[in-house]
Amino acid sequence: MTVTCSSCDKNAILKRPKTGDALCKECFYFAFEEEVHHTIINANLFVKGETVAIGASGGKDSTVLAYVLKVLNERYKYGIKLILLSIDEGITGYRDDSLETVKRNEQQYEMPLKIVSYEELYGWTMDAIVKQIGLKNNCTFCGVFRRQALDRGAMMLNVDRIVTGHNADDIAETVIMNILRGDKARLRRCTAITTGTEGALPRSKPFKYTYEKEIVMYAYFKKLDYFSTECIYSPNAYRGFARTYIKDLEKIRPRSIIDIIHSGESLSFKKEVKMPTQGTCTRCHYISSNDICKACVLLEGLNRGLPRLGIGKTHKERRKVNK
Ligand SMILES: Nc1ncnc2c1ncn2[C@@H]1O[C@H](COP(=O)(O)OP(=O)(O)OP(=O)(O)O)[C@@H](O)[C@H]1O
Repeated sequence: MTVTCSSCDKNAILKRPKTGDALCKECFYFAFEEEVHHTIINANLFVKGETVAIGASGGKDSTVLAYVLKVLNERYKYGIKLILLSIDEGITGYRDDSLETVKRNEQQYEMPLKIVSYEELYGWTMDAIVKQIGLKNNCTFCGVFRRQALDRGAMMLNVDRIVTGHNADDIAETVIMNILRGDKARLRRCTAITTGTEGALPRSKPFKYTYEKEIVMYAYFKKLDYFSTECIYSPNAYRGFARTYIKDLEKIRPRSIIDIIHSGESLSFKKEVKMPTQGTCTRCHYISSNDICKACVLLEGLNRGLPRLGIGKTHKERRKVNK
């Protein structure tokens, strides 16, 4: 049985995961792009004349982000300059391959590309870190270093803002994880579309309300060139549980993803709840809510042959670094 597109009179070829609407390809592209455009406009994400670095991993999210931002920048004349910024974590058989995809995207989308490596910034590749610490806590090192590496790369490029491909599923997972951990500081900021407005470089998520399933569909129908292998070092069990939970909820009720984000946005905190204040690290001078930032603590642990230094309780680990 053929189903007619709910926006025009062509045959529908897909059912939108977010809304359940039956759509033809063209109407799906348009709906997808318009929603991202509305997110950008409602949050005033870009200022004319800005240079924006896209955190480009070669994966589906950031590849679709680069493509869609190019389309919207031309269609709606945002007047921004887009640059691809990739962090090479030094993971043989994974990041080296995905960076080849980003190099092709550089040509396909006519955007300049800058690659910054952990090796040049920290003197360590993830391959070397995993050799020293094993698989268990390696995501902590990778996440902390990547966050800072994106800032450092963006500052080298002198850009005004970073955007990443974090999508609605990622944000809903983070809300759930922060609730389960009782992490009030992160819970308060994890639904913000832009962070880093106090001193650091602003970092925005234009796909905040975009479902992962729709990003995959968009990439698939548009035949975009992206890298789809999972990281070889990434057990990240805790996020994995949150992810499975969200996917199960989505099967029963697709709105759950957006509802979790809206719930996170609506939370308010009592005045007595203490929040960390942003400052700068006394060692590397990048943003930190402590005297010494987490990246410096982790790095010192690696360099002193005490890789667990940065893994335990925050106050204990910092005391050891200060010795
Ligand atoms: N090595 C990297 N270099 C530059 N940006 C990165 C890198 N890794 C992640 N990012 C940015 O952070 C976002 C979220 O990263 P995450 O590791 O959750 O990957 P993901 O959800 O699989 O996204 P993607 O499909 O883009 O790889 C990415 O969309 C990208 O914008």
